[in-house]
Amino acid sequence: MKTHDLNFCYRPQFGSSNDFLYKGSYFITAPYGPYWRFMKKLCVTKLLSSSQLSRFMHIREQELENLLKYLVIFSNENKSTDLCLDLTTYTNNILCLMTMGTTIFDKDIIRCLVREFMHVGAKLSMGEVFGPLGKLDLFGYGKKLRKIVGEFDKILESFLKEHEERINNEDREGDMMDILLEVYRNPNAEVRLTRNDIKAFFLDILLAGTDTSSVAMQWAMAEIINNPIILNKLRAEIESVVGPTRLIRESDVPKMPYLQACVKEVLRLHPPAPFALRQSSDQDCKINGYDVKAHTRTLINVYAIMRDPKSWVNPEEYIPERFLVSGDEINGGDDYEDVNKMDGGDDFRYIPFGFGRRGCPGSSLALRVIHVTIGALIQCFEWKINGGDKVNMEEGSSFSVGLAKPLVCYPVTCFNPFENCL
Ligand code: HEM
Repeated sequence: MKTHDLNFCYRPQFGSSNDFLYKGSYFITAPYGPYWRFMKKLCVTKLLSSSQLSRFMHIREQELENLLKYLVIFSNENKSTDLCLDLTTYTNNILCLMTMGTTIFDKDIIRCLVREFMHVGAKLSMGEVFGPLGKLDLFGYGKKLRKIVGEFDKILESFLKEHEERINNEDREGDMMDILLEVYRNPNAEVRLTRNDIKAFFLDILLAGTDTSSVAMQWAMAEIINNPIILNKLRAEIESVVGPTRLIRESDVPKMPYLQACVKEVLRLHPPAPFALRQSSDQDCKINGYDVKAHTRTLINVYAIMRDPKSWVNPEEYIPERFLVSGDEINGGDDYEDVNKMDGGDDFRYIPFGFGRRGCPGSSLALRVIHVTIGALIQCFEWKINGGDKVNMEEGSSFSVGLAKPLVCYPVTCFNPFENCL
């Protein structure tokens, strides 16, 4: 992966790409060239940079507060909730507010469109097996996809107009759309962005960021609920670092190795993006003695790599301790990994966010959200499963592989940080 990263820096174009309104503008499928490099630089230095993420911490805090208050109501009324749906709505809200900072539309419309897009897009990609016949759109999925993207377009266009009208209002904080509009208006920008480029970028971010983060949290909750020993260890860590009087914050996370290990382990065992889709460049190459033709579509099986018994002890089991240096409570130590040594880099056994140049630019945002949310859900509630003791761990099938069955459970409040504010 390291040696051939440059050779596999491209993404395949599926037949379905022809049905996308912003054909040629997408970042995720953009060929490795000046446009992709420009957008990537913008992501790293501005849109998803550490300072931009810190500036929007209040949005994440507010949305976490909303989620917890909503769950406290369910707890008070002794009602069950579908945590999968709650977490998807929550991540969608965070992304909408961070990217477009607007509330003029019901954010739930966007969540529904994202869901439909993923569903229809996956079916349309199946048309690839029909080769050139796929273009005939025999099942009408292409038409459906065009309709969904058309709906998105109307919403995004109105967000753009709203931002353009408020451009000189100095009181408001710049969101991602403001940053991109600035580049759009700059005649000297390294790459001239079109309106379609901006809209396609937002579609990419919503599609790549919503389900993935939500699915990771669903699996984390399912594994932790099913493992009371892990749950108690995690709760003890939260209590010792955060104390009994306030809610966990993002700034607590660096002091919580066990919480980090729980999240690392869930991304290993249940990677929300189980395949990295790549395509080779226009040059033939040789890998491990095999000839690989130019433009070869490649599926990198992230899921299998992170469950390979040659690299992992008991690979099918959820063992956060494997990421702790002092993980010798189980199996006697030497087989475990140092949580701090596995943040990407050269260790290609652990690649939940992909690798190299085309690796995920949203990983920092995703990790900020996932850690604090899991911490808060464990700190504030006990979880009772609807219809049994254990969560059903069957895997579903979609672009992001989540639980097959909804995670319906009863939250029982054990710490209410808003007691005096409700
Ligand atoms: C747990 C959450 C997430 C996981 C597991 C995940 C995983 C991945 C993976 C495996 C890839 C392909 C990398 C490769 O080919 O090597 C990817 C690409 C991408 N992800 Fe994520 N992702 C997550 C969250 C996010 C978020 C929150 C955003 C945006 C805010 C995002 C934006 C993107 C984009 C734009 C790409 C395409 C990058 C490119 O082609 O250059 N992801 N992600």
